[in-house]
Amino acid sequence: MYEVWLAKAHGSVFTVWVGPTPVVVLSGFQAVKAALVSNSEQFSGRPLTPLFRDLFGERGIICSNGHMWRQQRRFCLATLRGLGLGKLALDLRLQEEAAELAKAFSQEQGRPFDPQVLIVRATARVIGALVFGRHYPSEDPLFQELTQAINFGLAFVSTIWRRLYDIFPWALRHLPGPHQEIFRYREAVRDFIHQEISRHKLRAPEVPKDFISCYLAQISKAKDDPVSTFNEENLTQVVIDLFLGGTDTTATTLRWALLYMVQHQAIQERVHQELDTVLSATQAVCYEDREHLPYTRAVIQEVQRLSSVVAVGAVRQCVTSTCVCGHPVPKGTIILPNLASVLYDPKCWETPRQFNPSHFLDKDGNFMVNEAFLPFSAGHRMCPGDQLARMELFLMFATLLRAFEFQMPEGSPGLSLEYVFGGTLQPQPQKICAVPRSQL
Ligand code: HEM
Repeated sequence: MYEVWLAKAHGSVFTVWVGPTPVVVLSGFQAVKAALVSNSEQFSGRPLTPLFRDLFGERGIICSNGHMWRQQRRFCLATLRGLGLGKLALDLRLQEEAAELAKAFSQEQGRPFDPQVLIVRATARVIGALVFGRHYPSEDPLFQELTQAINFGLAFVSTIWRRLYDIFPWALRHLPGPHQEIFRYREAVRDFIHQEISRHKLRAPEVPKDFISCYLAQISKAKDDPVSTFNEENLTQVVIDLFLGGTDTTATTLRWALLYMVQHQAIQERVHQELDTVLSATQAVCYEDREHLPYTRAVIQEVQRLSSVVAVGAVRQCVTSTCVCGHPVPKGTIILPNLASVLYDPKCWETPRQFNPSHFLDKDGNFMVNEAFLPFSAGHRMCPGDQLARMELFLMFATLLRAFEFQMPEGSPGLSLEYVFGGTLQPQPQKICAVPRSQL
């Protein structure tokens, strides 16, 4: 809310000083679009704080720049597409994950429970299957350690220790404290990924069918290219980036979706009606079904808009001097394109602070695109996992809503829709009931 007040007082482009560093904040759809869409290349840099530099170097995708970033990102996008984004094979795999999640919910037998752990494990399994090419059971201790490390890392970002590290890196590097835990977790994650890489190398050559095997094939293909950035160090970091970018974001969105359904029973009922009318009773939901489910689709997008799980979004850096909305921005300037300010922009949404699926429906009830729907950001750095996230959210949400009615536990004082900041904007830990619809 503080940034909304600043935007009202100072306009859609203003500077905030973070210690000695100026950060240019862009607020509202027009300013963010002018930078990220109309000047995409100029605003494609990623500034690195001392913590991220020490943790990840300048490898992978999230924390790299220039040639390295371009090459890793392009390869990642092409490989995710090749592995089936939008295609039947991935659709089937995600349907299986959605069915497993629904089965875990049904074991609660309608009793109050907090779905957080089950949902995070499901989204981690999706990334695990794409990257490692195998289905890790949720109880696998190594896989559990991996998800725990990711969660710890994301939660650490919002602690005072992260800030202290970025201000006094030279001291904190040598002092004991909770910040040392994140480096221990990083080593555990790297060991886990190295084991997977070794396992892949031992396998007989075959058509690459997961991210690691595609990447290893690319390392061999590019071995004589002097400017190749394909190596095992980068592979390890890209895998970490996929888990960091793709687990918690999707899981948190799905948790908000269930809470909003509990809160808005009439909307939940309309989703149930649409699913019951359009889908046949025995068939699993597939991604193509979304074309015939405009209301369900609008509800999911509204969940993404209102929950705005990445909050203000990720910082960028200007790679060449440029202008935004008439303001000169010198090369090297740090930019914060405030994504929440776009998702709540009163000029773009009828009821910006209310849950209202009509934001994505025309007067005849058809699904409608809104340009200001930017939860995945925009431009050259836009989230490369957006397509996967859309598939996961649709298949998991529709599968769960088909099977359950989500309700508040009896005697509960009410839902809390206040968020807690743990890397993403997360719901408060709380219990809900998933009552099997067949028993209603
Ligand atoms: C609801 C789910 C998701 C949301 C809301 C989301 C949102 C975002 C946002 C806002 C960014 C920052 C872009 C910028 O710099 O402006 C980002 C980057 C990124 N996301 Fe996602 N994301 C989601 C799911 C995923 C998934 C499933 C994956 C992996 C398959 C993924 C991988 C990444 C990566 C690697 C980056 C860094 C891109 C770069 O720096 O070039 N994300 N995401």
